[in-house]
Amino acid sequence: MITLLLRVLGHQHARPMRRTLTLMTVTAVAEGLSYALLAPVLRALLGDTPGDAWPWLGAFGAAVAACAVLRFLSDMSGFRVGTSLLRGVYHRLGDHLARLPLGWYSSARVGEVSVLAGQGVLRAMSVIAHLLGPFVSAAVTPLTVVVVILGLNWQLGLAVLAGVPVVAAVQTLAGRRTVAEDAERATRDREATGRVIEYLWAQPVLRAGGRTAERFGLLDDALRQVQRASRRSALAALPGAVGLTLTVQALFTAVLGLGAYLALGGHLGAAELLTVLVLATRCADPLLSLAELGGKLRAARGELARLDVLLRTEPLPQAADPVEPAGHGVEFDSVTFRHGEHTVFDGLSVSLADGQWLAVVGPSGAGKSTLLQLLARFYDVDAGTVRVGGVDVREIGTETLMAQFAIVFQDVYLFDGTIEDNVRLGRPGATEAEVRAAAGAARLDEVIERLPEGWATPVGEGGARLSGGERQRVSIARALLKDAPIVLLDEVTSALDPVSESAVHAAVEHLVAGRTVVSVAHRLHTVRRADRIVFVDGGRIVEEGSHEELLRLGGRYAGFWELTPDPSAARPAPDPVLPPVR
Ligand SMILES: Nc1ncnc2c1ncn2[C@@H]1O[C@H](COP(=O)(O)OP(=O)(O)OP(=O)(O)O)[C@@H](O)[C@H]1O
Repeated sequence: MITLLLRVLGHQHARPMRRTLTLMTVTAVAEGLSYALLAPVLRALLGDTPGDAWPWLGAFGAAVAACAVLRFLSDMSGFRVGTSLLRGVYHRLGDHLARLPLGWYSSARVGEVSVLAGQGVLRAMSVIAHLLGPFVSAAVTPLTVVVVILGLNWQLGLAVLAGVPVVAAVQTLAGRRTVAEDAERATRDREATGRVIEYLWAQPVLRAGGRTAERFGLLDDALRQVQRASRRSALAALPGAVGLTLTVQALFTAVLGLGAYLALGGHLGAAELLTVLVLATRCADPLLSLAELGGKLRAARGELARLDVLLRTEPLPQAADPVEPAGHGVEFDSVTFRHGEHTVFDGLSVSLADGQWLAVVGPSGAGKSTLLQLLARFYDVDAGTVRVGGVDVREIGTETLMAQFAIVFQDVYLFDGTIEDNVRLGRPGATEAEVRAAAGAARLDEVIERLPEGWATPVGEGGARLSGGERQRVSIARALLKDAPIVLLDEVTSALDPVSESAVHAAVEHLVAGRTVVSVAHRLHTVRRADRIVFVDGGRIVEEGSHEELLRLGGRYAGFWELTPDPSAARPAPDPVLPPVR
């Protein structure tokens, strides 16, 4: 457990952990030894000169006070180490998550990590702050008491010593019995948490589709599973807890019987017998608490193991000597890429010169978005090479690579801050004038004028207080402010109404001007002025050329074009195509 804890926390925390453990052990030993002073107290009290008990009583009181101070210090140390490790583990987790490839962040993972970062880390860290002290006490104090009893009477000492492996065996068996049920309960807990989050997030869809009751049924099922798993885990723990109680009581009775036998035979004084019985009682309480503590420690261990797995997930390898890209052209050279068993690209090659516009079209699931993700190194390719500025993206430092791209996706995520905060994210050091200019070019100024709090309007979590088109404009203003040389656009306007679409197109015009652009679009009228269009299907490029060339070819692209509604028919405004202004 301690090894796992140190692996998760980092070995730099080994020293304060060791110090705290030592302090806890010293406290537990001192508490055990302090009971030895009961023997002279009782001997004096039951002897001919009871007044002799005073100095021993004083010593006993001093020992109790010293133990209380030690207990306070060790509890404080555990608490301090626990809270500082909590901060440390959050930093470690944060640093690690920041290095994991963006492709790793599926929605299931996000749910899992949020549960782990919330409850999981707290539960794992409670080991040091709240569980380790009582556990050390429950294990070490009885062992010290056994040594004290051995010093008082070897026969009774041996009898108690013989009980140690019995208690340890019962405790271990009880632990083993519950491992599977504890793990099952933790899994069901996580599933139910995921269902609760899904149920809350999906309310608009569920209500619109009249499916609220059906999805609530699934959530209800998950909660019932948690209930069942909790019952099973409690039932599995019951025999162990009862077994431990019976064992401890049987041992106590045996010690009592043996003590009475020795006392009656004249081999043990009444004071020693009383002391041994008091000591045996002091042993029993911590031993009985072992069952409950063991269960909590096992639960914390499960969380630690999950944290360990997460922290051991390999980030994408970083180049030892990062290379600077020379220019802003992009190239896919015989790229093969798989999502699990599914081959998305199989030897795909295409290149784009600096300042050109490549449009990627193809049926749903052909891999258009994946192409953009490979450029920004959300994933590494399985074979072949993706180059930016003539350099393999794996050879470029992460920050340098990300600085090359302004990315605008269909699903825009805004942070829970003001509009200005969200635009500034593109370039935090930008001047006021630069931020205003980016907003103007993105047609965000029109939106800001309408809002009562203007730039200081809070956008809500994920940008929930803005419409889809408004969020897009914030995202484009952010990208404009970033002023990156390569623009990646993914289905930017496919979900917008015609008015928003037209405004976003105008904004995108500014964004793509003079830059290398790779864009994905379903609506072909938005890409017909691209320098090159590739039609992707079956993991390969099946057609390639300009809009006119592909129409003349009369192939797949031409077929798609036939099905594309004419945007000018939908509204009287001029054709809102997306011409790169160069
Ligand atoms: N994280 C993932 N794990 C497993 N498979 C994935 C993942 N992301 C995408 N895929 C699969 O990879 C393939 C390509 O997906 P991609 O999103 O790139 O397609 P697309 O052409 O952009 O589709 P659409 O036009 O519908 O958005 C699809 O078959 C998809 O199911």
